[in-house]
Amino acid sequence: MTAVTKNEYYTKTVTDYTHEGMGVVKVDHYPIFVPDVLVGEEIEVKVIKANRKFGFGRVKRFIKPSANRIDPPCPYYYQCGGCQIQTLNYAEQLAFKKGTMDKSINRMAGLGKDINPAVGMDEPMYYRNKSQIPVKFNNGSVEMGFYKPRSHDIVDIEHCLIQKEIHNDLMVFIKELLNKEKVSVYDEAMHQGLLRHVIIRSNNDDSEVQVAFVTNGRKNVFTDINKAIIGTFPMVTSIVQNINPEKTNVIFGDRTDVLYGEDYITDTLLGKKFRIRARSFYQVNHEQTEKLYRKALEAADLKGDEIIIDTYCGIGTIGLSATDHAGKIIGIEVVDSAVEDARENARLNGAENAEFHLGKSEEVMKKLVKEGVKPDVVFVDPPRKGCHPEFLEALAEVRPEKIIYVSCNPSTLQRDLKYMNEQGYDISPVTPVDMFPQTNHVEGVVALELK
Ligand SMILES: C[S@@+](CC[C@H](N)C(=O)[O-])C[C@H]1O[C@@H](n2cnc3c(N)ncnc32)[C@H](O)[C@@H]1O
Repeated sequence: MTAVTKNEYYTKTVTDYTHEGMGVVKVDHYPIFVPDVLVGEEIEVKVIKANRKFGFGRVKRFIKPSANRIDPPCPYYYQCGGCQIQTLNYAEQLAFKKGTMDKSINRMAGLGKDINPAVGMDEPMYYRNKSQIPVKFNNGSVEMGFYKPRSHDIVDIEHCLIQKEIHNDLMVFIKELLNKEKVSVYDEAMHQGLLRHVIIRSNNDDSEVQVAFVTNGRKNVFTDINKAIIGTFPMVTSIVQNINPEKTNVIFGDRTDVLYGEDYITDTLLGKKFRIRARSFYQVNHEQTEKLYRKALEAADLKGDEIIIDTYCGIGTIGLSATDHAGKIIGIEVVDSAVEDARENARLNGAENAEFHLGKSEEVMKKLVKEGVKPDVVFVDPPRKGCHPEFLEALAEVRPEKIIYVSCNPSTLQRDLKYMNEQGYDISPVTPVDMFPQTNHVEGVVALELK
């Protein structure tokens, strides 16, 4: 292999994307990863780091730019770590997401399956219904924004193109108030100071908005701030203070106090109502969640009497969307507040055929199998690390006719699909659904059927 070294220049054509959305150029077989370049572009690249098996480069000159290249619409794009692929037009972003899924399913797992085109948004901006905004004190004032790539330094932001407009308005308003009230801000290095994060979450039509202050301690300094928020934003129906005194990257602590209104907001998905509390997971893109769930329900093709297990169920959204077409729904979720929400959501939607179990999927599933529960269909929607091996073993033992797997990480998806394929399941073509436009995150849904 050619010895590539730091500070060398090469002229090359970009042949592929990495999972992170960087372009790949090759010097002989040695890959160099370059951010913000598109497949097909001829570039001059400077090597900035050369490891033994791969390197990193920076583009110095575009010799032949791609027709799919656009100027990033966000002025913070090159500083902020929130978005990674804004230089790709939307058609190219969707092609990148389909390609990433294809590489996982076919190149890594060797499953030899078609990948459907990625389902995109009509307008791929202003979609995030949840903003987790870190707060820092810098140069004499409070900064709020998002982290720089691979760092806990903040880019102070006035307007984010992927969070909903109401979140931008509230973010700027709250920052002004924090400065005016001289609120003590958390210093990560010293593990001192009060306010760590501001979390804003809204329902689809912005008729209910929740503001959560995450603090390093129980002191409530928000009375005047809350009055100002409610006076200007009547759609804020819930303000809570979550206490997280731990030295950790995990945002929420265990305790949440209500400062104003309810401790939840409600939203509607596919005609069902859902109550959501601060610590409960809820999909961040409403339009795409409805498309994703429709695909999942279509793939399940329910007849009306099936026993369904909805694992990693959050507040019960997938299972409860299926209740009108199923005999029984059994949900499993590890976060206590989400299970409480799920039970309340079953009641809100008159779903008497739904029950929810608090616990780890891998443990509850084994217990249910032991008790003789025999599901016809299992919905699986794990976090990025994918399914626990013991959960998959229990699934293979109970052998449901169908498994519908919703995934936010193609690399763990391919691992789990490969295992279930070996256990006797046929894998259908995967459909990527673009839940996170402008970012390198890839979500998908796939059906597994007993051979
Ligand atoms: C990607 S979310 C999906 C939630 C839900 N299906 C939805 O569409 O909103 C994954 C969920 O799995 C839960 N979770 C994480 N690890 C778990 C485990 N070992 N057992 C059960 N639930 C788990 C998380 O709390 C989260 O609610």
